[in-house]
Amino acid sequence: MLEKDIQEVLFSQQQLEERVSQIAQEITRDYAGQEIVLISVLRGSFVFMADLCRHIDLPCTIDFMSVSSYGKGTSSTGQVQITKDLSGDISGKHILVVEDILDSGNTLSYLLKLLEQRKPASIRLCTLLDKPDRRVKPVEVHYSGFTIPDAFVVGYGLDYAEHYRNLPYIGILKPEVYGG
Ligand SMILES: O=P(O)(O)OC[C@H]1O[C@H](OP(=O)(O)OP(=O)(O)O)[C@H](O)[C@@H]1O
Ligand code: HPA
Ligand SMILES: [Mg+2]
Repeated sequence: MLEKDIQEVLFSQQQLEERVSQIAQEITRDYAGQEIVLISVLRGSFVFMADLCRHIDLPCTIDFMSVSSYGKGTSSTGQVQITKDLSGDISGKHILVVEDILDSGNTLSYLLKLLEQRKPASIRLCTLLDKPDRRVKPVEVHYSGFTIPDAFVVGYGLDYAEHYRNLPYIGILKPEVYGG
């Protein structure tokens, strides 16, 4: 039913599972002997976070922050709004920010600066998707699942106008769906 709006599947459920598990192993190796705080940037990252954290074999806590800048469109408004802040204090802690996609960079450049002001012991970024062609703000990435072309993608947490987040794979949305 949702499939009719998808132009092309970019990453199947199986490809996502494999890559997510590989990233989690890298994180487990890199932070061995340390405790980390995983920060899920809602809403897009909730599926990735749920899968990733179950493959990370480290003591960790999980917190959530809700940020929005796309609204009902397919390009960044540039206006990043925090709609929910973290519940816990991150000072002195090792922070790993978990995102579904790094696109223009507006969200993450804003968010990472904000979190750095709270004096964590370290801060790194893990993004499932990286779309470098659309970048307007530079952002340093430590863990990245896949680099993707300049197309609007949905599924596995990613939405268009709040829909399609429940697709189990990631696909390119047909431009006619958003009048592109
Ligand atoms: O690099 P950028 O161009 O800033 O785009 C990336 C951000 O955009 C999406 O969030 P959105 O604002 O759509 O909120 P959502 O997570 O609730 O979908 C996505 O989840 C990232 O947080
Ligand atoms: O390609 C995308 N799809 C869904 N949400 C997004 N937020 C930034 N880029 C995208
Ligand atoms: Mg969105």
